[in-house]
Amino acid sequence: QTGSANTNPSDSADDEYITSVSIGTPAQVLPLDFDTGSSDLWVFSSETPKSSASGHVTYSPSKSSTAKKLSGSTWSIEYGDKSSSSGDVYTDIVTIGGFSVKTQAVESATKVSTQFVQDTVISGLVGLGFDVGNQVSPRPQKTWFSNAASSLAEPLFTADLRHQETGSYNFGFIDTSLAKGTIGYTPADGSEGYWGFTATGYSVGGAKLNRNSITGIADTGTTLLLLPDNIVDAYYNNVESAEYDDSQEGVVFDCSEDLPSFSFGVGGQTITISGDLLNLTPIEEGSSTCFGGLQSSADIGINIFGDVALKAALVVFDLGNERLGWAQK
Ligand SMILES: Cc1c(C=O)c(-c2nnc3c4c(C[n+]5cc6c(C)n(C)c(C)c6c(Cl)n5)n(C)c(C)c4cnn23)c(C)n1C
Repeated sequence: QTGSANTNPSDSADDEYITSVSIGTPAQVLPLDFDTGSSDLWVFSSETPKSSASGHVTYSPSKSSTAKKLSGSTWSIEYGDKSSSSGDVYTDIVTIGGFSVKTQAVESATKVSTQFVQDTVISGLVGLGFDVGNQVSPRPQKTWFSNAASSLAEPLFTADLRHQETGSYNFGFIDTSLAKGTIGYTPADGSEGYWGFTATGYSVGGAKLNRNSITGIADTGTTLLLLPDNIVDAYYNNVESAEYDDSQEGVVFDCSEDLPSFSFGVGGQTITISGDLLNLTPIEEGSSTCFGGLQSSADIGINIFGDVALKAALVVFDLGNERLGWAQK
């Protein structure tokens, strides 16, 4: 058995990616953000304060004949951008790309932070990290993929995120036609709940890869590529107008700049992110100053290969073999 779901960038900056998910009987379809950097499936619901839920599609467990309250269970989560949400828990049928998990923990939000209230294009997140990262108490719950894995043809899924066009999440199979290059594999460390791995080096503008280990995570829920200062500086030294902008909290440059590409080594392959993928967006509508897709991870304490990096590749999240596969797209 397999599943295949289309995913679309939410806005002109590819800030996040939206995938439709069916919950309950009859199906209630919600637009959700698939996040390999977390492990909770949570949704705006009939229990979310009306003022917070306005503009969002919501899940109503009372309208689903297959919903069951997971009594006594609660959840609370905070994300890297300090956004947060919390609530209680139901189980229900959750179908993604035609594949159904019969008894999936669906975390219903009774509280959501401002960032989520304002982000009306999504109604919640589907965590695709490791179960150890789940935030339900007293008994942590499994992710949708973990519940699905034993019934899928292969215990893996792939992410094919694209710049300003439709991509896909495939479950249980690898569509190698989505990739240009060979898929190179490297061990994945799931101990922290993330898909952790080590890249073997980097280069700017097609130069020879210099060898230095970069340990980080493959995170579909993070917009940017967040790496150590020495690498960020080495990159922007090639961009004439680049400067750190305090108000933007990141490196900005003239939108007219012809940005160099950025490459990293992983699993014996070299993944090259083209310059135009590294120019994320004007800092505001109509501005001629643009915000970089590569930024510093110094304040975070972890390197994050977010959507800017994932867009250059077909990425295989292989739970069965605890490994990550990367192929140039
Ligand atoms: C340690 C870390 C992160 C780790 O993940 C991180 C980050 N980076 N993108 C996102 C997130 C997103 C993706 N996301 C990013 C957006 C940006 C940059 N902008 C301007 C908008 C309007 C966005 C939206 Cl709607 N959505 N979402 C939906 C959530 C819940 C995120 C949480 N953190 N996050 C940041 C900013 N930092 C410091």
